[in-house]
Amino acid sequence: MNLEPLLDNNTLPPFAKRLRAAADRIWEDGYNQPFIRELGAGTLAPEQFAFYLTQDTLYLRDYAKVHAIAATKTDDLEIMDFMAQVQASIVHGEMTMQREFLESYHLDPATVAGAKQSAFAYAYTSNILSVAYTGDLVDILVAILPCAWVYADYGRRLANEFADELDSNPYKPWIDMYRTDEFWASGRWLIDHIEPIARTLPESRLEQLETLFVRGVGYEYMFWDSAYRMQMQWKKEWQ
Ligand SMILES: Cc1ncc(CN)c(N)n1
Repeated sequence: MNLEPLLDNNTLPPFAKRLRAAADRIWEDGYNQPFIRELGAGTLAPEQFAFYLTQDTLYLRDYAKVHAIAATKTDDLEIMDFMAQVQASIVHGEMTMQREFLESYHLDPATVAGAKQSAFAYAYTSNILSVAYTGDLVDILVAILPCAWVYADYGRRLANEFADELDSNPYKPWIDMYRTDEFWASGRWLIDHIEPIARTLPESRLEQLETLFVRGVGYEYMFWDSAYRMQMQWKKEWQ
């Protein structure tokens, strides 16, 4: 089964197109980095995946909080409902998949919940939390867009590229989670809701949002890259 690609360049609304183009180099390097290649091929070492999962469990906790804060920045019930739904799917969907993997590695979820964040993961979550506390709703929507869009894009591309080997891939549940239309729906929702706000903003503000988005795509890259190297500190020798 070949899954439809996500939005292509022709169907992206203008501001989303601009964001995607600005991040293109990092985005494509991200898809081609060893962690993602080996995840797709099923050859990634379990220790590297467990390192990633541990950091991602901590990440998702903060990411869920960002959605809760976003709901305080609006009186629009549709937006509040979206934030509540994504929070629920983080806690019940993504985190359940993570717990199942962690248990298969004999890692206790309570121990993982108390683990230390890596410098890379801490930088990423501090950034989205600080945007959530200090920014406007649109800043939050743009800050969380890479999380939804990059994962949906890579999940779908991996499912297509490695379709023949997927059934024997130990990381299939991860790819299955992110390749779905349901997961992509939240990225699509963000794109559709950022666009009308962007049309009302001056160029200086759009530039800030572009920087925020590209930074987020870079953090996504570094999150996997540091997990591949199982690196807790900025320099490996410091750990
Ligand atoms: C770091 C990160 N970014 C995004 C996702 C997708 N929710 C995630 N699980 N982890």
